[in-house]
Amino acid sequence: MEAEAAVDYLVDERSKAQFDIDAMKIIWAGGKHEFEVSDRMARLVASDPVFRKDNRAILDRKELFKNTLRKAAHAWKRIIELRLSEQEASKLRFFVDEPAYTDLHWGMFIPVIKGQGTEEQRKKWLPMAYRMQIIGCYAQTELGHGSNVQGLETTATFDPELDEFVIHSPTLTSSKWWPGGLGRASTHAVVFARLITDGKDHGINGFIVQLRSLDDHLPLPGIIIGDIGMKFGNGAYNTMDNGFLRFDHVRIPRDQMLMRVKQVTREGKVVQSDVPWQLLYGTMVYVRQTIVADASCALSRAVCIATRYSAVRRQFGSQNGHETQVIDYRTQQSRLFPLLASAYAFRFVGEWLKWLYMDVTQRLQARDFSTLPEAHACTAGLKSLTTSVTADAIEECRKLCGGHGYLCSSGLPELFAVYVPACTYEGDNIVLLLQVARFLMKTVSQLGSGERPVGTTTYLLRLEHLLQCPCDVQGAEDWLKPDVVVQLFEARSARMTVACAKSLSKFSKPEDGFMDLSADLVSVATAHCQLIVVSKFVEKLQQDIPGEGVKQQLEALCSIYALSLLKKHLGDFLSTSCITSKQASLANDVLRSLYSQVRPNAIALVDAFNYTDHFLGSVLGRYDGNVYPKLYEEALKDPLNESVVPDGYHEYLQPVLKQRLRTARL
Ligand SMILES: CCCCCCCC/C=C\CCCCCCCCCC(=O)SCCNC(=O)CCNC(=O)[C@H](O)C(C)(C)COP(=O)(O)OP(=O)(O)OC[C@H]1O[C@@H](n2cnc3c(N)ncnc32)[C@H](O)[C@@H]1OP(=O)(O)O
Ligand SMILES: Cc1cc2nc3c(=O)[nH]c(=O)nc-3n(C[C@H](O)[C@H](O)[C@H](O)COP(=O)(O)OP(=O)(O)OC[C@H]3O[C@@H](n4cnc5c(N)ncnc54)[C@H](O)[C@@H]3O)c2cc1C
Repeated sequence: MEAEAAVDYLVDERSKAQFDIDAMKIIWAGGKHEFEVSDRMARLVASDPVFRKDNRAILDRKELFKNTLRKAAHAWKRIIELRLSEQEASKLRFFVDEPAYTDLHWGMFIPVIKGQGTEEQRKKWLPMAYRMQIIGCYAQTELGHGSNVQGLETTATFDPELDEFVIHSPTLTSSKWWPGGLGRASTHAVVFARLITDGKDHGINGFIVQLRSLDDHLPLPGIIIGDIGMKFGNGAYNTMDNGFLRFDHVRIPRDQMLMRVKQVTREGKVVQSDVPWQLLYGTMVYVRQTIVADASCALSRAVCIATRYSAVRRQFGSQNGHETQVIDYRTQQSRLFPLLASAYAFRFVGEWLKWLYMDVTQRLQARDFSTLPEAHACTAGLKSLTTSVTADAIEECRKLCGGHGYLCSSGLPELFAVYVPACTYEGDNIVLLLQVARFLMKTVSQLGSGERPVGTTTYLLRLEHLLQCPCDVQGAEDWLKPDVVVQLFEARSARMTVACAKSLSKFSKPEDGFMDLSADLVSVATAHCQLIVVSKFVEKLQQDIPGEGVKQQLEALCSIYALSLLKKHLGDFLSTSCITSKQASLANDVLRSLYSQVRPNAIALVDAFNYTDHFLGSVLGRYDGNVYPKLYEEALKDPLNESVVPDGYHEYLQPVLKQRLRTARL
């Protein structure tokens, strides 16, 4: 009985949708072709028993890791058998949904060789890597240094006699520590080390180093290697073999130094090519961009679970003879709908960032380096913003699901445990925001010198206007005007940037100012990044959006995204006199009415993500809403329920119970 009622809730919900959901699915996927590929790969994975993942939380580490190896090998087999394209293969790996050494092989090892290798090096190494005849990882971080890349201690000393580099770990803290895929799977690594020639330190560079034998997988001489141990959560990121690595005078040929940025000649002379040295950090820029695109996936997944469950769950009150669906509580809406809006906002900013990255890559090939600083600032800032929001949002979605959200079968604990290191890897989020702030301070300081801000900082050209323009909101409906909202976010960011630049100018040494004002600088960078997300959402809506009612839904979500940020950061907007308290109160009224507009469409808006039940991995987020019987089913699968009387009863429970009996008689 209850099960049928639960199913009915979602059928009814779906019938209320006021837009063309198929058209929305295509918008979300990024095009018809992308939708078709994604849909096909999701189904392929969901229907293959090798890719089952409901047992991850109960497998011990060794079984878990072996299972990951099995899945990765099976995925590779299917990719070859079905002759999948690069796009299809990467979607397939995405839907397999298990962090694995292959992420680092395809996501960092191959890109670093592509980006920092010479033509010859690419020709030699990439075909082997593409065929997976070698497996590689990205070994940059050390026990003692992660954020401070210039502080790395591993050395690569040139020996001109033998035309080789000697790779060495001189201290405990110089051990490589964290690289994914290093611990057990990789045969090779790109190792970042200090380049030393003729006793002189030339800074950091990448070197291709073989770690394990291609015959028996044993570590090569001079290589000390292993896994760094269990990480946060059961299952979760423990499918990944993050590793440690020490070198004891390991020799590699000179041509295994990646030489696009710097070269070492046969005589040991270091030649700096004309590309900016920052290209050594280029792989991080690439991965940060993919992490932004990925944030909308993790966020939408959590939101999909919380939204469907909020429609199924009833608590208190009365609606046509039933208790109230928790999604109808205003408090639930005000916590959930901004996250739904953020998922769409991050999707569109991720699309744009992909374009920006492609653009900068093409320019670099044509030796135009002018947009590199902006690309660095955008990828760093948006990586930071989107991962921090997503990690917090997954936890908020868990709370939105009440007690059942805490069960592993809700899918949310594992999603959180897997996702939360995204705030740290590929650049700690605070460290990255400080890079954005540095870029903004530099941009503002150069305004007077004729240097024109580009791309996302173009608004700073209108600085004079933005520093004093009043907010154009007279009535509530004005808050729905995109140009009013964008200008407001520009004004907030410009005013905070200028205030910080003024404070900085009071320090005789800029580094002291940066240290002292770093918390304010982080707020400035956040304001700038939020402006980027708002404006890219607005730009998306200026494009042709086909499908009945689709544009209206996206407009509502865009307004919710911007106005909920305004509410959250009201202190910024009021203290910079960007708005009045009356305008803030009108914004709050508008938000409430936007929530009412989204409410009947909420289920369809999460259905548009087109996630299979396999991918969601959540009893609470099931497409059919059949939550309660399935919660029982999952509970009964737990190993604790395998016997009626638990293991340990005779040793530990019975004696206690008996003893209590005797005490009671006394
Ligand atoms: C239940 C299952 C659920 C599944 C859910 C799915 C989840 C999966 C998610 C995602 C999939 C992706 C998989 C990812 C796997 C994990 C991979 C992790 C890998 C790593 O972590 S690799 C290591 C990364 N390490 C870092 O990021 C280190 C961070 N530090 C730095 O980047 C730098 O050291 C620094 C930038 C902080 C400072 O460097 P420094 O040399 O000291 O430079 P500065 O003096 O600050 O700046 C000098 C100058 O250079 C400019 N600049 C700095 N960086 C760059 C750059 N990258 N590009 C261009 N320019 C750069 C800087 O602005 C300065 O310019 P200026 O002189 O001011 O003009
Ligand atoms: C799951 C996972 C996977 C990883 N995979 C890889 C990999 O494949 N390859 C690889 O090379 N590395 C990898 N890493 C390492 C990762 O890139 C680093 O951990 C990350 O860059 C952060 O550096 P850190 O650990 O040195 O942090 P720290 O810099 O030590 O950070 C500690 C604290 O200090 C603060 N802090 C540091 N510097 C500053 C500053 N200048 N101003 C203000 N505050 C500051 C930070 O905000 C943070 O709160 C991985 C890490 C994790 C967790």
